[in-house]
Amino acid sequence: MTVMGAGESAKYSCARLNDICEVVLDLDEKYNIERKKFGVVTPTDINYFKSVLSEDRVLTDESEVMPFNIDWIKNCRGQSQVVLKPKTVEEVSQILTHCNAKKLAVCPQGGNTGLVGGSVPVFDEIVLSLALMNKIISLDEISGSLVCEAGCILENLEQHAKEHNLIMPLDLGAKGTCHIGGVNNFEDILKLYRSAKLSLGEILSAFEMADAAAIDACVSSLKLTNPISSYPFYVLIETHGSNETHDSEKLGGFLEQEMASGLILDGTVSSDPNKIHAMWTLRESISTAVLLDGYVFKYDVSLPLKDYYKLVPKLKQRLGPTARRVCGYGHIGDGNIHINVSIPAYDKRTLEMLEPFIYEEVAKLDGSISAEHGIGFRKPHYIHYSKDATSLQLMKDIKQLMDPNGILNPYKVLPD
Ligand SMILES: O=C(O)CC[C@@H](O)C(=O)O
Ligand SMILES: [Zn+2]
Repeated sequence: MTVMGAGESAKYSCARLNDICEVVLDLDEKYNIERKKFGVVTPTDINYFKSVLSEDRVLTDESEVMPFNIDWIKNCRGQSQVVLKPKTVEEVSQILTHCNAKKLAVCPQGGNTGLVGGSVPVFDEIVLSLALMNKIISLDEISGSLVCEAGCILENLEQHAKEHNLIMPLDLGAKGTCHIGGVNNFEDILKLYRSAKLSLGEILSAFEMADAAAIDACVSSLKLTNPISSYPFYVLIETHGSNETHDSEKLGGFLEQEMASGLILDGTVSSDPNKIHAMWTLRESISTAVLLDGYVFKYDVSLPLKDYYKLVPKLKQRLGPTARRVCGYGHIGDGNIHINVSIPAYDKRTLEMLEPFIYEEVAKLDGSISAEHGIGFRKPHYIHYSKDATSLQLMKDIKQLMDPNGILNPYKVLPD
């Protein structure tokens, strides 16, 4: 079964966003940073790349290069003039040897679905697109190990694993039985989570939450259907064990118990793939739906569960009417919350109200400033809120060892 993943929602949102989002700010303009002293690509370099790759895998035409310069949420735009599309490790190696000798900076790019500006160039770094490195090399059915190239997309891996009666452990699409419910306050969600872990144990495969503002974005902007009435908070609970009848009986029993206890006020449950798909689409479309408000500041932080939702009301209060929407949603099971703040159009004053405030608050609560989206371009200067000087030095030493000229994805992850 396929559930809308990041790639699919990206395609969908780009079509919609093209209509509403004319302004993408260049990264140096937005963040006021200076280009480092890397080499500049010359016609000789281009000829060399064409000799390594076939001509059609060296893109220099502005319109062809542009999509590789802009991230899918249209938050960041780099200024690269060359995209290279290797097909083999040997080709990558030849390109990087050349770039290293000439000190040409390189931005490796996968699906370009990143949310922190890590996947697009900042200045004129060469984009090394891994899109054509999409071969599955081997699958050991006994150990369950799959070896694949770096540009494989999850959906294809999922399909391949399925043909061998296996699933991807990162599988976002294998759904068993799914429930979406309305729960009154955040404390109830935590009680429900504890209870779900106790009652459902090993078959609990997802426990997601979204607040009313997040679901409202899907309903009002994307016209998706919310299968239950309006509540301040929603949870999506999914079970995925080896015996479907047993799993749905177990989930059914749990839901009955928690509806009687009042922790769940309303809900719908299904094992029908189409209905499950609709439930996940609602949850996984929030990210895209909020983008249609205008400009979105996206935060991806992890917090101790007792404090998981604390920042959302705090930010609402801090921003007042400046914000069009402040919403929180995410993966309770992982302790990750996505806080999205939307405003009609990009505005530096709002950015200054949000940062570093939000990271200071996360640090006070003993959380991490990056949960699952990474540090990318947007967070290196805040990494010290979550990592101490020793850890940072170790990370810098490893980077120095592997990339002594610092040509790989400069301006990202580690602060200068
Ligand atoms: O856009 C976001 O902030 C979160 C995206 C994604 O990680 C999700 O869980 O929906
Ligand atoms: Zn997420």
